[in-house]
Amino acid sequence: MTILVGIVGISGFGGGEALRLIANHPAFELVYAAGDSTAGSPLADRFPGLPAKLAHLVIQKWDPATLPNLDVLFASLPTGASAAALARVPQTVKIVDIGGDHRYATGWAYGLADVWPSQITGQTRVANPGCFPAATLNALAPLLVNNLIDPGNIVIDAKTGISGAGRGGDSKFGYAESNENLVPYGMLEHTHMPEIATTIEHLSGGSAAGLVFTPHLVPMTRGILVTIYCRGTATTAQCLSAARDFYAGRDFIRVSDTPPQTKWATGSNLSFVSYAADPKRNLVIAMGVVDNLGKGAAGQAVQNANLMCGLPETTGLEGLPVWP
Ligand SMILES: NC(=O)C1=CN([C@@H]2O[C@H](COP(=O)(O)OP(=O)(O)OC[C@H]3O[C@@H](n4cnc5c(N)ncnc54)[C@H](OP(=O)(O)O)[C@@H]3O)[C@@H](O)[C@H]2O)C=CC1
Ligand SMILES: CC(=O)N[C@@H](CCC(=O)OP(=O)(O)O)C(=O)O
Repeated sequence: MTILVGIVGISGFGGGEALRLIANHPAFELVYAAGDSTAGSPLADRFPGLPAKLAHLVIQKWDPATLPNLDVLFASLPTGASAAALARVPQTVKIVDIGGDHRYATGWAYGLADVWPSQITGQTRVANPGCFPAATLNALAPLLVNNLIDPGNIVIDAKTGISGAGRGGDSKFGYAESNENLVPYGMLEHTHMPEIATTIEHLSGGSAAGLVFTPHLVPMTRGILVTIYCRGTATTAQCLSAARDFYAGRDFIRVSDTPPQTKWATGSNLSFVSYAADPKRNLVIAMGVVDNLGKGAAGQAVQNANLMCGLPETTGLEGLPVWP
């Protein structure tokens, strides 16, 4: 079976990672590439390492009125720039939106693929979670569904690689200002807080009113580590056991006895979770690691597309992480 796919935003970090995964996907054939300022360039100009069968595909000016015959469209556009155009894509074309415009929007499934795959199977419109929510929610889900932590009192300390900001952006994402520097940002009102809070509430049935989320920019290219401070009296062993039961048979989640490291996930769709708890202090620490471009973006997007198309969710995603 050949599934015809397109990527809009292909020249960006998220779109480029989707290209890398789709180029090696046994069922997906890339037939459409689109963008804005790069329109008119052959893909090889942007990605010199491409195989010959993809090198000459020319990036089109993004216009949903000129789509070729497609089964799946991956949209990796700046948040705020996708909703109006994607509304004009025919319903026969399945869409995975990697950007933030459709998370918990009406008519769109929230694509938390490792936690609720059955809610994604057969869907035609899926909103990929943000990169921080991907790392955070995979770590929290087993604790929340088993009532091991208080959903109203969760503090997330997150670290991200620079590629999380995309190819554009201002000088604070350039080498001179990011190298040997550590920068908190998005204090109190980061755009990912609503989807994190909504999902905590779905999973726990309680209020996430006390949620705190602070991301930090770290001088590395890829990777996210979240350290999440929660209130609860479970032991470390109980948390690990709950996660192993919750994710039994799930291919992309690794439950680790030791704190995970960002390099464990680099270049993969893996998500690492771990826990450290002290009942005497009413303290549960959950940890999560993903590659922001893997599980945090294109990896989970391909996993969602596999589920939408009725393929095994691991198709094209079996590659090991890059080490070192
Ligand atoms: N980077 C990451 O780790 C993650 C990113 N995301 C989200 O994914 C989306 C893309 O992010 P990212 O790849 O990092 O961003 P980039 O800045 O790297 O890429 C943006 C892409 O969008 C295209 N684009 C911008 N405006 C338009 C337009 N009006 N019409 C058509 N194409 C347009 C650009 O095309 P051109 O170059 O041709 O102008 C480029 O390909 C964002 O919503 C981001 O928040 C989500 C999870 C993780
Ligand atoms: C380092 C950096 O700036 N990271 C981005 C995360 C990218 C992302 O996932 O944002 P969307 O919700 O738009 O998809 C940020 O914190 O906004």
